[in-house]
Order: sequence, then C-alpha cells, then structure tokens
Amino acid sequence: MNVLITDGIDPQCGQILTQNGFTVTEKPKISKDELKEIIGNFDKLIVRSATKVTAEIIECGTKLKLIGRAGAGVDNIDLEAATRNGIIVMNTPGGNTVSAAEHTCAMMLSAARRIPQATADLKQGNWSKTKFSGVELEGKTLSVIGLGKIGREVASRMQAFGMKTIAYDPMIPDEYAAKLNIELLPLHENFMRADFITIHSSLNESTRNLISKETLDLMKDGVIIVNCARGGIINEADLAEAILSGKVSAAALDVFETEPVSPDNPLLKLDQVIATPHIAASTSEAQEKVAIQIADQIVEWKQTGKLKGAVNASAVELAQAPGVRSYLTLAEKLGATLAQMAPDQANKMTVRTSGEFLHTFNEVITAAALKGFLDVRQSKDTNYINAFTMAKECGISLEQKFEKENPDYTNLIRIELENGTTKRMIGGTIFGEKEIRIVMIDQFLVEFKPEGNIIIYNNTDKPGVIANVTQLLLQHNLNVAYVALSRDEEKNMAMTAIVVDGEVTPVLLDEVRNVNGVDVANLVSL
Ligand SMILES: NC(=O)c1ccc[n+]([C@@H]2O[C@H](COP(=O)([O-])OP(=O)(O)OC[C@H]3O[C@@H](n4cnc5c(N)ncnc54)[C@H](O)[C@@H]3O)[C@@H](O)[C@H]2O)c1
Ligand SMILES: O=C(O)[C@H](O)COP(=O)(O)O
Repeated sequence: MNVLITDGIDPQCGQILTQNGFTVTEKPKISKDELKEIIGNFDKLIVRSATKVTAEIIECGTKLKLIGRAGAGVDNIDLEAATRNGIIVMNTPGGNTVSAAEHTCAMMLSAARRIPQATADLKQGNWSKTKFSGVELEGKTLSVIGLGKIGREVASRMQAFGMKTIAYDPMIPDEYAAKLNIELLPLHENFMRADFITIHSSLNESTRNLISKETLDLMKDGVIIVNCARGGIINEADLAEAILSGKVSAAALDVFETEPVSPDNPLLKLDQVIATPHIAASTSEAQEKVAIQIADQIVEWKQTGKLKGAVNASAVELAQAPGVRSYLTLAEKLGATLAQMAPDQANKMTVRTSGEFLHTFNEVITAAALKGFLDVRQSKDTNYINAFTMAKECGISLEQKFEKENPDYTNLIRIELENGTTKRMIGGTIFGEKEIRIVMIDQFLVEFKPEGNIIIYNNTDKPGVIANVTQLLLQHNLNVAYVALSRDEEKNMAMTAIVVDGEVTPVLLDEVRNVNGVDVANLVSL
C-alpha cells in the first residue's frame, strides 16, 4: 500500500490513491541515488519518462510489486529486470494519444513553414519575408512509421490537409489500414516515396537506428522528418550529416537519444532543425488523463484483482477470466506433484492442454504449472509474471501443445518433464465446476484428489505388494485416507497412490522403496 510517485505527475494521481487507502509519497525531482536509497520502502512506483527504472533500482526495490507509467513509452523501465523479479509494469494506453498527435502535426506544419525560425528572426527586429519561404502539405506524401494509436491520429489529421498517407507497421493488417485510407508499404518503399516522414513506433530492437545513413540514402532529396516518438529511433549523427548535405531539408524533433538533450548536440546548432523538450504529451488534458488512469488502474487491481494496462503480465490478465481459476490450481498442483516425482536436472517441460475451453489459456496454464514446479524446486518467489524467466534461468526449455479434444476428458492438462534420459508425465482434469483430480501418471490411469501427503509408487504387478506397503503404514501408525490403483494394459507394472492422514517420514519412504516389487516410490506433499 506504499506508493512512491516521481516525476511531475498530476496531483490527482496521488489524491485518488490516498482516498483509496494508499500511503503516497511524492518526490517529483528525485535523484538516482535517493531513489536507490528509498525504493526498498515502497511496493508501488509511479513514473513518467524522466525516472530511469534500471535493473539496479529494481534490485533495490525488494518490496516492489508494480511499476506504473503515467504515459505510453516504457523504455525507461528495465522490463526484463521487472519481469524477472515478478513485478507488474503497467502504462496508460491512449491517455496522451491526442496530445502527442496534435503536437506532431504542429511540428510538421512548423517545419514545413519554418514558423519557429521566423518567430525568432522577427523577435530580433527583422522583417525577412523572402528568407522564410516554405512548402505546402497538400498533395505531398506522408509516411507514417508505426501505425499505432498516435500514428493513426496523425494520419487522419494530415489527410485533412490533403496529404496522401502511406505507412509501415509490421503488426497492422492491410485491410485495417485501407479502411483508414492509408496504404501499407514495405519500409524501403515508404522511405523512397515520402515527402514527409513521421515516426510513431515504440523504441525496440527493430526500430533502434531505423533512420540511419543507409535509410536516409533511400529518401527523396529535401525530405522532412518528424520524430515525436522516441530518441534512438533516429541516428542523430547521421541525421545531422544528411541535413548538412541537403538530403533532409528539415527535421522536427521532440525526443532525443539522451535526455535532457545537451545544448552541444550538433542537431540543435542547425537552422533546419526545430525542437521541443519532450513535451508532446505535456498538455493539461493528457496529464490529467494519464494521472487518473494510472491511479484508477492501481485501485481497480487492489479492489478487484483486475489488471489493466499491464505490459509484461499477459498470464496474470488471462488468469482473471471466468472459469479458469480451478484449472490454474490444478496446473499448479500438477507442477508441484511432478516436481516431487520427476528426476533432478530436468531440462524440458511440455504442457499439453486438451479441450476447446483451455485453448485460450495455454499461456497462463503453463505459467501456473511452472509456478507449482518451481515453488517446490527452488527458493525464489515465483509468480505468473516471472515464471517463464525463472524457468529459463533454471535451464528448463518449454513446449506448449494443444489438442482440440481428448476422447476421455472434456478438458485435460498434461505435463511432462524430462532430463534427457527419463521422462515423467502427469495429467489432471476438473470434474463439475471445481473438483480437481489427478487422472493419469505416466502410462497409468488413476483418479485421486491432489491433497495432503501422498505416497506414489510403481511396482511389478504381483500379489502382496500393496499388503506389504499398508503393513508398513500400520507399523508407522498412519491411517490410509484413500487409495488409487492402476496397472498397465500388459499387466506388467502397476501404480498406486496412497493418501495418508499424517506425516510420512524419510524412513518410511525408504522402507516402501525396499518392498519387494516396488520400483520407484515418491512422497508428494500438496
Ligand atoms: N513525445 C511524447 O511525449 C510521446 C507521447 C506519447 C507517446 N510517445 C511515443 O510514441 C510512440 C507511439 O505511441 P503509441 O501510443 O501510438 O503506441 P502504440 O503501441 O499504439 O503504437 C506503436 C506502433 O508501433 C508499431 N511498431 C513496432 N515495431 C515497429 C517497427 N519495427 N516498424 C514500424 N512500426 C513498428 C507497433 O506495431 C504499434 O502499432 C511510442 O514510442 C511512445 O513512447 C511519445
Ligand atoms: O511515452 C510517453 O507517454 C511520452 O513520451 C510522454 O512522456 P512524459 O510523460 O515524460 O511526458
């Protein structure tokens, strides 16, 4: 319930959180060192883009459960470190879209008509009517790189100026773009055909240095480039060179590789460059919206468990769907059972789900199976956010398989674990709404509730084994609560799961292992 808010976030964020029982500390201009020192006291951190939430800060945030971004870009947050530590990262999609789009349009118009330069010149007492001749937008081709929320808003506004809009976005289907009157083209064609280029993608490995000497060379002479997305997408040294050579006639930049940008940055020395200090989202409307949105999302998460705006927790979001809870408990129990039965040094887990209902939930079921498994096998806290990273760190590769239907069960989850030489499998289902049952172990069909202390053993199928095992239980004064028996089709091997009331000591387990005919015996405690 302890929230730290850094950066200049609208006060309504803190007010909403306080009204809902959170203890809020606001430190708008916190230094890296102070943040490192105090972050350990907070379980939630809310930032804009100024605070760099590095892996080092995250490691110091030992109580952190959530990092909220009042805005869109999360590139100032080390997502990998947050995910590894099981911390939810959430942003506020859409909250500042209109402001960022309007700023982009303003920058494009300003660059085309050289408005900032003309203003500065006029204020110096000049009246230079011929010096500030510009270009029209009408009839020109605008390329939108990244046709997400902001890209689309910019395109529709610039269409009103009579611009032809083309775009590149690997995630957007042609038909969708066509409905917006935008032609999707390969990246190089965008560069070759555009008179204006505006960047609206996120900063990721595919977009870092997207505008560089190589791509600038493809562009039309005199192209105008606008970047209100992220620094780092444009290689600044290459852009400066292209401006000096005349290839690029103007650039309008709101974002920079390093922020705050150094006054010595060569781009700021060029008359053809107009620039703003990362203010595309700085309107009262956008700042109110993102502040209220992030606070509401956190309150809703606390009050109802519903997660909105999370960027690294799709499994957590899926876990809230109606009807899935029992399957997650089942998957966790299957994972925990397997962890106590399967060989050490397991290096591969296969999660198979069957049945229409489970199809959508493959990912979260796998996360649950991993959580169950890892909670037994290692000491670090595992949750649905970090389960995949933890598995990777433990050297476990994952395979997820889905089959539409199973002849015997409407919905079935099976988990296999192997270490190269040995493979073990366990399967379970839900009867009715929430009756959890284990229904198969390796080649044996069984049926028992995964609860309490269970001795599970394989033996050669011959008389006397079960009698000898129950005799041992009697000697240890242990009551049998339930027995599930099964044998393979060839009648060679049998499998027994005995649920007992009370503790099973290592001595008893060893004695079971020594019973004539018993092959493998494990104690599973759930
Ligand atoms: N300057 C500011 O103040 C300000 C304000 C808001 C957002 N932003 C930035 O603007 C950008 C867009 O924000 P949004 O809210 O529209 O996000 P969004 O997620 O809605 O859109 C981003 C789009 O980029 C696309 N994309 C990803 N990789 C790509 C690639 N290699 N090439 C082309 N497109 C690619 C995605 O498919 C997506 O459609 C982000 O970088 C965000 O951080 C800046
Ligand atoms: O990604 C964003 O939302 C923008 O870059 C805005 O950043 P800011 O909140 O630091 O203005």
